[in-house]
Amino acid sequence: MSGTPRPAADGRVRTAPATDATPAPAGPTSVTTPGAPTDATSGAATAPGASAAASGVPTTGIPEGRAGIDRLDGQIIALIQERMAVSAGIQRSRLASGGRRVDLTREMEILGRYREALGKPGTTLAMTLLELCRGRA
Ligand SMILES: C=C(O[C@@H]1C=C(C(=O)O)C=C[C@H]1O)C(=O)O
Repeated sequence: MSGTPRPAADGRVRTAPATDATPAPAGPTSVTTPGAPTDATSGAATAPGASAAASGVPTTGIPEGRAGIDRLDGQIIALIQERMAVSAGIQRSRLASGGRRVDLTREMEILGRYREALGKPGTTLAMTLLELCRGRA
């Protein structure tokens, strides 16, 4: 991973530039978001309702949970749009130098990453992302 964590324009903190192709480590990752509740002892960001799994007692109501989901969905959509723009730039460069729009070896690498992290639905999700980013093969 390169670079120092830095706040993005929207207040999110990234540990690497969006163009960094380094795969994220497998397993659960924590994303710090504005307004997210933090663990009282460590100060680490926790997902809404995360303590429910540990204690069996829900700590987040449905409206609060849904507000969290809506916020996350907004971030996911913004990230997908950012991914589309970065992907389009790569494709334009390749086409301008006489290459093809699609690189299947690279796409297999991406499908493998999503499958490893999320299982079979991860493959479906990655295929949808690739379709959004370069159209149908
Ligand atoms: C962006 C690229 O071009 C295309 C789009 C890809 C993507 O959106 O991830 C991956 C491979 C290519 O088919 C690339 O080669 O990296």
